[in-house]
Amino acid sequence: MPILIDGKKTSAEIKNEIAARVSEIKAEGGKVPHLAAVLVGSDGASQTYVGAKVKACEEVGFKSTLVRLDASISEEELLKVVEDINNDSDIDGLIVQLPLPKHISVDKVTNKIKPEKDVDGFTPANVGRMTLNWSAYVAATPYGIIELLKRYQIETAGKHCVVIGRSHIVGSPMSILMGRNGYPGNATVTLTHSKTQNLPEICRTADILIVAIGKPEFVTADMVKPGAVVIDVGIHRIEDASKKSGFRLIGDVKFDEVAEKASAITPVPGGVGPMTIAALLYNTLQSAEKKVFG
Ligand SMILES: Nc1nc(=O)c2c([nH]1)NC[C@@H]1CN(c3ccc(C(=O)N[C@@H](CCC(=O)O)C(=O)O)cc3)C=[N+]21
Repeated sequence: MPILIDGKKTSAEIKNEIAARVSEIKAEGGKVPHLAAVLVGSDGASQTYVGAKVKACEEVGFKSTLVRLDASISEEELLKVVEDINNDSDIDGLIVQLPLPKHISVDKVTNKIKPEKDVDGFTPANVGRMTLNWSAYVAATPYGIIELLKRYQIETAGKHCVVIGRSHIVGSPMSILMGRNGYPGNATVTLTHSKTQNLPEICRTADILIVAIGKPEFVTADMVKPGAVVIDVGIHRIEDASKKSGFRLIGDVKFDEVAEKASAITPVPGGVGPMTIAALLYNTLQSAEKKVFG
């Protein structure tokens, strides 16, 4: 059986490290990290994620502010909310939970966030800084994956890393981070997407396969090289009457059959998801300590 890359356990370790630092900060009379999360509308999954973020803030001793807005809010009004948080000197980090209602431009809202408070790492300033290998807020999901590779001491130098999906939030930054000079990094990266030809063939050449395509159980065993490291970024709610919640979670990878071939694999749930939250907390701590922009 492969090594199970345990994101739940690793995120708990990171949260403990962050909590220890927060205790020191409090003892020194320093700035207690404060995260503000803006949630527009009442999408079920978004409520779960934002709730998890607020709870995680409590666990590590951060302050948090949840701003709930009606789905009918205008773009202009939302931009004003972001502006007010930008100007609130007590708030270190600001995230606007995605997706947003269709009448609101994600790009406009993202670009309104002050880069110094952009702990999601979504603004052009932070994407540019990350790409140039400057100090930056790296988007929480890719950052969480990098931290998992590091803590599980996965060899990346010279390896062929295939990324499936080119989203601004996961696939694209992941490809840059894996290819850059450093550890984890120094991989030979192939970024694949909906127009890619011969995808299964390319996947079979991957030593490290990072799957962020957003299709349930898309990657099957025949697409995986024996001994590959498989990172599953997908998360889907599938109806399941036997569960109390009425659903169960699955990823972009057909876990059982792929696990038989992989040398290491992340589960869903309990893999990349919890790491996303740990990375967000870490970025917020960095902001409170003015470690990224100085
Ligand atoms: N501005 C913004 N920043 C984000 O970082 C952001 C976002 N919008 N929109 C949605 C995605 C998704 N995301 C997840 C966070 C935690 C889990 C997580 O903790 N998952 C648990 C299960 C949670 C559950 O029960 O649903 C797990 O995989 O074990 C998953 C997904 C952050 N996102």
